[in-house]
Amino acid sequence: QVLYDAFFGKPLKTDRRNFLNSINATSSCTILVEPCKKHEGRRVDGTCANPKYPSRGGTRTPLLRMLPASYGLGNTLRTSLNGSELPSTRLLRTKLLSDGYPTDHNFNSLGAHLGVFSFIDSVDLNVLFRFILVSDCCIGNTPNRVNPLCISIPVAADDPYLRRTGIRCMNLTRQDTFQERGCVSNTIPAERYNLPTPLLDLSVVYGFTNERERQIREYKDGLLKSEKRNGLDYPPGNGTICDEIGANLLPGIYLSAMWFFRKHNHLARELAEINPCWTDQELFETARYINIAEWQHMFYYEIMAEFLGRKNALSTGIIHDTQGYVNDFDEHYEPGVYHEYVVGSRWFHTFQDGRMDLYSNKGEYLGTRPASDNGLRSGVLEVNNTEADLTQGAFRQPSHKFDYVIEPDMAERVAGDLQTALDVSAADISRGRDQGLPPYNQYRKLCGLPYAHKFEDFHDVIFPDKVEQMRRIYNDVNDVDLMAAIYSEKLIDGGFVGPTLFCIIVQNMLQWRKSDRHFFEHGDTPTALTLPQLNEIRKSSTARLLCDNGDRVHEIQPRAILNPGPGNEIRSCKEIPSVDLTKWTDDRCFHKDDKQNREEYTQHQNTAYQLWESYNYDKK
Ligand code: HEM
Repeated sequence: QVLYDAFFGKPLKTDRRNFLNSINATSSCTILVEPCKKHEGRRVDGTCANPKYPSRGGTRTPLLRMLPASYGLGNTLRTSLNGSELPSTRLLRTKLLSDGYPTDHNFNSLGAHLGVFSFIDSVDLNVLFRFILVSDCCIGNTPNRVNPLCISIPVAADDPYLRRTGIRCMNLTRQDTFQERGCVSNTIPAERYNLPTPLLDLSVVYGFTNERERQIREYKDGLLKSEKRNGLDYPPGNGTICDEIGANLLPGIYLSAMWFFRKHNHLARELAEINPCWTDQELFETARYINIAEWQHMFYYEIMAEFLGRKNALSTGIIHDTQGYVNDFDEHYEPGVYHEYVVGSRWFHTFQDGRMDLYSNKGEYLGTRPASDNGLRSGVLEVNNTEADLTQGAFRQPSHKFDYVIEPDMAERVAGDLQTALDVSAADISRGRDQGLPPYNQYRKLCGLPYAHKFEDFHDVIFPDKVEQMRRIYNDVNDVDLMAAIYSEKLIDGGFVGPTLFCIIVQNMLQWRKSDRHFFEHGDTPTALTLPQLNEIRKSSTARLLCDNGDRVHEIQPRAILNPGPGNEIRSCKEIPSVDLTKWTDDRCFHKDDKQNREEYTQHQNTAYQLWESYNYDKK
């Protein structure tokens, strides 16, 4: 094992080790990496996703940047060009977006649930625990400017929604950084300290450390530890999937995490029937491999293809129209997630409804629950059929519309009763500053839009009324925040994001598929899927995910994240294509003398791990 410097991504040198030891920061600032092996599958701890950068892809990988960071002195927030503080993000939010309840005619809440789940797969939201549970960033209703961790948001006295409440300040703290952990000094641009593996690998379900893997595995038949309750698999105990990184955080996350958790065990059980000679390790690794491959397929080919527009997604190479492999692994791409992606994608808050509707499986509306009061409460799933009713609601309730209107709960009380007021979109703009994103104008250049010299130059992609608000609020065209612009840009043809966010999402999704040797469409690694297997994975869908793993889902529409209706009618799950796992049949389990064969395998149980490492499917 080699000890890597988590920040720099290189093996730790002696002087650096001595330094970290001296400040007691070795465990926070380093990561242990087993040497990368050619024939191994994806590691739970994420390391060796790209052997050129062994530690990247693991926990504590700093986020990537599309453009160099922009901070003030000592990593304070950047200021306007004239040196003054940038405008209140709450002011910007209320001038650029309004509160309201429009519903979307295309998408339903399932799209929002799986969307938010995808983000928690690569970044943690631990910053919330900092300021929502304990924070003194609004002292007596005034922003605390003394504590450098505070970046609370001032609320204007004439705020259109909060003016009668007397609230003049919203709590917000800075992200945890490598600087704060003592790993590097403040002379280096601040970098966020992130815990989950930064690739799309279901770390919400499997964890991101070997210790966590040991805790959650049954070590029998490839299963994750579970208890059967009401005929369904639940994680043992209090029902929390992976409390280490906040699977419990939001309803959309804990519902989705539950589906993928169950899916693992379904896969393991089915594979064990198909291949009775397989060891626990082979069953676990293969079930996990298929689970992640299906998730990557759903995310790229269904969720993002719908959000960005299929034609647009095809033209940029994030998805491909092929029945063959897509061998685009490129060792020069470093595994990681971009700051710009996790800030910019907060645009999707606009399509999050504040209410989660409950429906019966006959499609009758039963009631609703405020989404923001259901954070950290996955326990509700098992009370009074809540999980079944929320699952029906997920694919029957239209989402909030993709537009410039934010649902009032998201806009004023996104933390429920834990804060007097919190506006998620204002926090989104603040986060861009906190994470050191340079102004919008620089991203225009990066994304092929003309550099703007005056506010009117934004008219090419932003509505004039919003540009006018920006002109009144900002001092300079080069002060405008990326996130304020993302919340204002017109949508691209065929997609539901503006051009700059489109460019950012594409770059991030290319980075993920090219930097990850285990990406499901790659055929040139020893553990790759065979072509027949790959083409089975391509049949996976969010509809099938719910049919197999949702609580009492017997009917669903085939394009499950879109509202049911003509051409997408709700139908029996029997009509939804599924992945045929017999493509994973291992001939070694079915020799003439099956009994003798099984005994041979039992003898090998103790060396199961080595067996897996050398295991290689025949490419058919
Ligand atoms: C009930 C639903 C939701 C609630 C209550 C919620 C709330 C929040 C909050 C409070 C934050 C952190 C704000 C901060 O920076 O301090 C956040 C971050 C974020 N949210 Fe949501 N959100 C919801 C749904 C969604 C959806 C549907 C998506 C996308 C499809 C999404 C994407 C994100 C992203 C990308 C971040 C940044 C993650 C990070 O940097 O760690 N959220 N959300």
